[in-house]
Amino acid sequence: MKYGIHWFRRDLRVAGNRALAKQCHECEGRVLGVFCFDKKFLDRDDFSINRFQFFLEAIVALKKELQTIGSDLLVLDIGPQHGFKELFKKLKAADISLPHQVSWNRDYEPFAVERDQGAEDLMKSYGVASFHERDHLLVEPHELEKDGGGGYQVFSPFARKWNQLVMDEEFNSRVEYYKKGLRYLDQLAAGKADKIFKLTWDKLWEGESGPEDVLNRYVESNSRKVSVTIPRSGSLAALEQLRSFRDRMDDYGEKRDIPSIQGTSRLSMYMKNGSITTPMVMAELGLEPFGKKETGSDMFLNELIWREFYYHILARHPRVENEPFLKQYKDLEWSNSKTWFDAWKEGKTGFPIVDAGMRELKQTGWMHNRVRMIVASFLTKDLLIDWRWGEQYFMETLLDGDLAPNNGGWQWAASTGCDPQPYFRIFNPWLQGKKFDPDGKYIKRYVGELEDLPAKKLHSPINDHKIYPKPIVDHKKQREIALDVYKRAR
Ligand SMILES: Cc1cc2nc3c(=O)[nH]c(=O)nc-3n(C[C@H](O)[C@H](O)[C@H](O)COP(=O)(O)OP(=O)(O)OC[C@H]3O[C@@H](n4cnc5c(N)ncnc54)[C@H](O)[C@@H]3O)c2cc1C
Repeated sequence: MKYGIHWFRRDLRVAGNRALAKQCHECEGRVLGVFCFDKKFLDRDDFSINRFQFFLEAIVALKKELQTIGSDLLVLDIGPQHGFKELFKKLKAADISLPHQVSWNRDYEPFAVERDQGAEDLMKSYGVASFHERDHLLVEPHELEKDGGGGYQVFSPFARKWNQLVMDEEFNSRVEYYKKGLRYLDQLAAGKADKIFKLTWDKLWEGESGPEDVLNRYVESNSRKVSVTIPRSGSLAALEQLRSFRDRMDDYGEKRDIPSIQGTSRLSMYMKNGSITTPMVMAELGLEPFGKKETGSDMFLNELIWREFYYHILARHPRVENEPFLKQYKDLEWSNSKTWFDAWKEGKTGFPIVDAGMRELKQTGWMHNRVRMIVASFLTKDLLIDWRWGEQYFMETLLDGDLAPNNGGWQWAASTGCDPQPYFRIFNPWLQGKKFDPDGKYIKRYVGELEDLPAKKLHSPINDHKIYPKPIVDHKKQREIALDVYKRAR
């Protein structure tokens, strides 16, 4: 019997899943899903229990969805190399044929690129065909180059070229493709999705025992350690989130920098898991390339292009995972005070807007983009702490923690990255607070001990509070020191 396996990774959805759809067509609906928990990934220093829970719940939703439409997902407690070997061994022992082909969707992180090359070699060694498809990026790194070749290192010309490409029929049809996926999701939500698949793992094993499915075990043990409220996960939740943003999109330009309100889409954590993707978002919202950044939708699309930009940078320059994009900052003289770092993590720096952001992160697993920029600038420029410390802490705590945009955001703030904030532009945390949280609503939501203070007192040093700490540094002095340190490194 000809059947296929789709190996899910960060493409946790059925709607608009190109590799899965291709398999479904070629194997006439006989396609099964596999997910492998890779110990190498789970043992990373920046592993986050909270983000993992959100991820696990997306897998639970996916498994349920696959069962509803006639397939199933097998979740293995072992990396793909050993996982597939084990699976193939058991299939052979049960005298069941190996799959006709195994598919997956492309990933661009250095770890993933190496893993996927290994998987391709493994499939070859078993005589099993394999293929992969484009997934969460609309334009892949190899598709967008400067006229003379090579990738862009500045965002504006990158974005121009990206827009130009997306006007092209071929790229535009990619967005169109996802409309079908969105219609399918509507049917699924209404309980009317067709049984598009025709094979389950139980049916394949025909009474023989296959490998143990560990999903429930993982969910149970991880959920006991979670420290924030986990939002609803999965494609249907992502679509709901997207649609709730549609009505607010016109105001995006005006409201996206105000952390006390929901002015942004809050889609990032769904995009991280592939519950929804950039082209799906564009298809649903009807986003058009080459807007003049005047409307909310133009500005929103611009942010999605930033996301693609950082993926292209990571794919073309994998070294940025561990070192500054701008090599002159390789030996920058960081102070790296552990005491200051702890105060920053705990939200006890004495700078209310910074502390509110860090407490929002700890309490909810999320932080507003404007505040991410403020706390990152504060850590790297005011405290002169290595951006990699901040980057890792964000990965340990963010529900949307994602290597490419996180690394890009940190290196932007630290002025070490590709097209970063110039080193001499140092955010003044007092002015930032005053500008973006003038009435202190956001600050007071997370820094409860400042609740009774009048708003105007929140944007200058508070030296006489019983509980709230005095500022741990003097911004003006630290600014001068930072300028000096950066100048010396240049
Ligand atoms: C220091 C720092 C660390 C960051 N770490 C991450 C991270 O780990 N994961 C992550 O997804 N984003 C990260 N960002 C980018 C940005 O803060 C988040 O994507 C955004 O806050 C998510 O909220 P949203 O979905 O409501 O965004 P919206 O404003 O609604 O934007 C829509 C989408 O565009 C993308 N996007 C928005 N802003 C950026 C940006 N500056 N760079 C790249 N993509 C962007 C995201 O996918 C986002 O979901 C970081 C930014 C900074 C400054």
